[in-house]
Amino acid sequence: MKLKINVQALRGEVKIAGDKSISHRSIMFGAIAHGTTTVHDILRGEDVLSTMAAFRAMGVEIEDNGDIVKIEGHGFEGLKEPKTALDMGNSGTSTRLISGILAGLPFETKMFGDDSLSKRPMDRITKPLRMMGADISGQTERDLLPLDIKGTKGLTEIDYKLPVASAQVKSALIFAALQTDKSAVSRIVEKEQTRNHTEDMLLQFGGEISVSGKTILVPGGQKLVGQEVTVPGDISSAAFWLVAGLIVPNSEVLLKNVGINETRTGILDVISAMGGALALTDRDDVAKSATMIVRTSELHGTEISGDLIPRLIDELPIIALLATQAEGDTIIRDAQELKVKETDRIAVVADALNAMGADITPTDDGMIIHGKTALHGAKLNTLGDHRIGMMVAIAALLSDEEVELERSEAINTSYPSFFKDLDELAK
Ligand SMILES: O=C(O)C1=C[C@@H](OP(=O)(O)O)[C@@H](O)[C@H](O)C1
Ligand SMILES: C=C(OP(=O)(O)O)C(=O)O
Repeated sequence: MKLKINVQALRGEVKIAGDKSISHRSIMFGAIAHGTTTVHDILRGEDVLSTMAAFRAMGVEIEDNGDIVKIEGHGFEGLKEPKTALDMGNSGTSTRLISGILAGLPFETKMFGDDSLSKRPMDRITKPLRMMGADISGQTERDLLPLDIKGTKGLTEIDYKLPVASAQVKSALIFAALQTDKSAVSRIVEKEQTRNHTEDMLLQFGGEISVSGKTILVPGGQKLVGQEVTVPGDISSAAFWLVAGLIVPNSEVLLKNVGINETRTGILDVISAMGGALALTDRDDVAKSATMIVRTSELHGTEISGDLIPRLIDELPIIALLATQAEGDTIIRDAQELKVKETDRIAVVADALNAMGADITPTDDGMIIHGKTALHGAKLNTLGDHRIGMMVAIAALLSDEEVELERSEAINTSYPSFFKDLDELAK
């Protein structure tokens, strides 16, 4: 498609759609709990639809009336062997978290995904899940999809230090640990603290978990009870408007219902370090959401590294664009995990923005962005990566030449109403 270019200003407000990570987990917890779970404001992006389809294939009743999603859970023991292989689409979160659930179920399940997901390493979950007793086989030494998981009722507890900072691995192990014996306690130690939605939701569903720094203890034999869940807006989606509002001239954008869980708000720290005009109002510490207002700003470069990285990992593509519009260098380090997302987001971000006139040097664990550069037209491809697509669409707003984006439908993975929201803001 041809993208919107040469935009004079972004003005108005957007109600941010539901958080993808929390939406996935609301379905998963609803399915393994006992009783009815009601979910408000769920994200109906393709990744979350993959999670819903997987549980329906395992016999879970999930009703979506377009407003509320209702899940009838009958505990882990209520899940049935799917008749066909599960299609996980593009979703790493669905694949890895559901593997942790399947590890403790006494049947065999096959999982496959699209081209992008089929290149992403699953050994980070298969290794520890095998240590707990699951019988799993995948392709090549990295255990790529398709995966074949033979679960067992006899999962044993694990004492495991994560070799990567990953909420998906942590969550898979928490789901498996819940299914071990009542007297067992699993100990999971994070490399860096990552998003804690699984821990929060486990407590909300009446479960037990203790977290002290990077150490997590999970007792086995837990019985969860269905709940009412309201999903806050996704800060990873809001990030595109935060950046757009800062870099498009004459802009003022108000974002409602943005999730502010502190394990996710690294982008706010970066905007503040770069000198961006951003204000938070209507902070609701129970719903963990707030309203955000951004205005066009003069920005300067910064350094992004260490324990900040997991708090903004999915925002790094759009932060790279932000940095192209800041004076001086922005250095991103310790972000090698970007290489195993929907694309190699170090190489693909640098290639796409450089093709539009940016000056970015990719490195082994991040990139150096030399600002400030004007952006011009180009012909680009999402390569199936939704966040690359949205980053290019925001970059195009600054170009006065045509920008063409192939495979733009990838954006439906996490943000189906992205172009509608853009049309409403662009002046
Ligand atoms: O747990 C989650 O919901 C997610 C964890 C992160 O992945 P990793 O666990 O691979 O870092 C993130 O990139 C992904 O978009 C969602
Ligand atoms: C990496 C992402 O998602 P997933 O790992 O679930 O595919 C993402 O949404 O940027």
